[in-house]
Amino acid sequence: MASRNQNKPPRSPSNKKGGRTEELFVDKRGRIGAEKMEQRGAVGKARAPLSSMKVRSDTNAGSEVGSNEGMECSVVEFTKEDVEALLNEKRKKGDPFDNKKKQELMAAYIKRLKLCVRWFIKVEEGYVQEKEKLQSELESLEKKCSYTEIEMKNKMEELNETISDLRRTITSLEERIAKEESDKLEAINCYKKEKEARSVAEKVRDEKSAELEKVLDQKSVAEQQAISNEDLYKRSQEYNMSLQQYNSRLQSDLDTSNEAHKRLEIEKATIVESLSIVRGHNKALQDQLVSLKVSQDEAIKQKETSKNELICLREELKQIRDERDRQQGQIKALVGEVAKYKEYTGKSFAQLDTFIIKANALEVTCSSQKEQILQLQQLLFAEKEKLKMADLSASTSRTVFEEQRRLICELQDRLADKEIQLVEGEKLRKKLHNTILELKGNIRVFCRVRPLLPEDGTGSDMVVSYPNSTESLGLGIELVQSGQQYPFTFDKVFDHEASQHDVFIEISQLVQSALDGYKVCIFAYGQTGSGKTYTMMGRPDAPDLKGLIPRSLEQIFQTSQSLKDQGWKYKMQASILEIYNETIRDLLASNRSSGMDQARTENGVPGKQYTIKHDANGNTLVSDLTIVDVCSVNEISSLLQKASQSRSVGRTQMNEQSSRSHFVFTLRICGINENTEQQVQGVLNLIDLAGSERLSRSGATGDRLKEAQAINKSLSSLSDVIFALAKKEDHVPFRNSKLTYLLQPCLGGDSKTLMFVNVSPDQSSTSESLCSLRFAARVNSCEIGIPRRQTQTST
Ligand SMILES: Nc1ncnc2c1ncn2[C@@H]1O[C@H](COP(=O)(O)OP(=O)(O)OP(=O)(O)O)[C@@H](O)[C@H]1O
Repeated sequence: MASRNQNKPPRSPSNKKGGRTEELFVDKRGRIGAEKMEQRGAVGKARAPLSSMKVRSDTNAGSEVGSNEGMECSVVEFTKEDVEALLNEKRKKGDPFDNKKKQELMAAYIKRLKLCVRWFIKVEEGYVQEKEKLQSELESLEKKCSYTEIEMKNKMEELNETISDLRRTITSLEERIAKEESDKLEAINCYKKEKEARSVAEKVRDEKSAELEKVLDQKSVAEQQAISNEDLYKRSQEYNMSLQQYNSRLQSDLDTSNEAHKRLEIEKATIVESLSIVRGHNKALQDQLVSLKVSQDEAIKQKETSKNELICLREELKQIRDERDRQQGQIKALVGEVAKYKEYTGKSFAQLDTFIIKANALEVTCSSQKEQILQLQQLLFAEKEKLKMADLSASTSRTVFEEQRRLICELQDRLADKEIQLVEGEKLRKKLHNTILELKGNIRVFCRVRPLLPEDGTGSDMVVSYPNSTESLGLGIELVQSGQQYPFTFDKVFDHEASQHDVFIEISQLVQSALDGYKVCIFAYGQTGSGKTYTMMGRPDAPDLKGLIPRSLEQIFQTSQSLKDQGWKYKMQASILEIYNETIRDLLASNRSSGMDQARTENGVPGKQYTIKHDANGNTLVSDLTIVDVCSVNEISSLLQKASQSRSVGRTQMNEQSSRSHFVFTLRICGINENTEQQVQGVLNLIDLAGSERLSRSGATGDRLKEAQAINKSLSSLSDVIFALAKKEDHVPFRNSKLTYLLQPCLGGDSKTLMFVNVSPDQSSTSESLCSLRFAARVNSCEIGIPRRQTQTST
């Protein structure tokens, strides 16, 4: 059965087996948690190495394992105190040399821890689920709330708009109403005036009508008078005619009287003649004459009276005529007045009609305006109702909103509680995770064997095999050289069939540690072509074959994203350098000189000199190194591509040069938790140290030996440079190893280191493979002087 001790080179005589085992144990594992163990007040015993546990499992396989497996299947519940008690559990003091007992105790302790971790993962899952549920609830409520808020806002805006519209409408309507009312008032005034005018006109009309009637009466009286006057005139004319007839008759009478007088005169003469003759007779005749004279006088008197009467009648007629003329003139004036009145009345009627039409139109306008006002009032009422409804809905929405806000507050409180619980859980997880990793070992060495490649040659056989004994299953590797078997044991051995994913699973927990604030260093070591680049970088053209660096970066970014929910914010910075022939080259420098070396230009003029420094916190820094802020895997991929291009320039020169090139990729992670205001700074260094296998080409001859010696020399001098620097800084952690400097930059503070030893399985590389494996075994057993550092709590 291959044991771990078989891997180790011969020890110095001072190292007794028992004492050595203890020392080794203390070196390799004990230092990891010594401080912690002291704190716990434990007996100070370190845990048994993983290989020892396997041995115990093998020897004690049976009922106990079965029962433990049974325990593993079920999830036992732990309280915080249980966990604290478990973590602070003191080991029983026993026989310090009873390794078996210690292993058993340790195995039992690990089992309990596993159970505890499983319980914790379950609890954490529960918390996470609950948190997710609460968050989704909160999100949905927030969405609902924001939706309601938006709706409310929209409604409010709509309502405000409607209100402002309505207000505008109301103001315009009020203006219109005011205008209409003023118009109406004007119209009413106008109407009143017109009404008054109309009433005045009517009065005037009535007066005029009365006057007209009077005038008509007067006219009829005048007409009657005129008729009577005409009658009188006619009668006067008739009387006049009769008077004229009488006059003419009197004239004719006078004529006849005159004729009679003449005849009488003739007769007188005759009579005078006869007088003489008839004097006697005369006398009689005289008497007759006197009487005739009297009658004549009488007739003349009568004539005179008739004349006077005629004059009187004529005057009377004249008077009547004058009266008639006057009355005719009066009638004419009256008729003119009547015509004037008639005209005036007609005008008044027309005016009245227009006034009536106007009044009717105004009444129509007034009634339509009244209707409009009524409609507007109805509209106003409806809008007021709407406003009331909107106010009501707004108040209900407000209450709903308040309710939802209260609910959100409650949920936020619950979320805060859960977040505190989660933070507590996270702390516990971190502690448990770290404990597990400590138990696994802060420095672990993995071996990876690549498959046989066509370029290894068709006749090439595998020179490695994997023991299938229970204790070495998955941990052991055997190399055959010159018919002799060399067995080695590591923390894990990946055979040629192991995929990139299988390898990544083993280191993925370290990524969590990096995010938890621990410094992590992963580096690959091995001969040329053994698969270091393949392990670290993978094949860029095949996504399934991507290596540890891209996978861990993906995990870092994914986890950092998921930790955002817990308040974590991460800032990432990347730097890539190459150590070539003892000088440091910045592979991300923008003003890189073309050619092999930045430090040495073609003209022999020295370029930028990079120096290694240590800051107050014990971090190791390279001065003037380009540091790039990165936010995504893609950004890092392009940086890696740029770096590999910068590096590949050198590679084209010669294979030998690539063998002296050490590629160092560093990702600094700075995490800040806003919730807990706790700051965590972590640094994850992923280092691919190509070419370092050539240190141990002890079996090489000729050119290869020269080459190995040259590289060895260059590495030694680089080691000395860094060692001197470390000494100057009074920071000398690794005194005895040539390789320590390779680890030094990442072991400045608390760290977890993972070393991959890559092995080529072909026959032609057997001696190099043997050297690499021996070196790795020495690192694994801490002989090389790399201490398994004590764990420090993250800052
Ligand atoms: N596990 C593996 N599976 C398949 N192919 C592999 C594996 N490991 C390495 N290879 C192949 O082996 C070859 C050499 O590997 P790689 O370039 O990674 O070696 P290296 O150690 O980085 O070499 P160098 O030191 O010269 O840079 C590559 O073609 C690579 O694809």
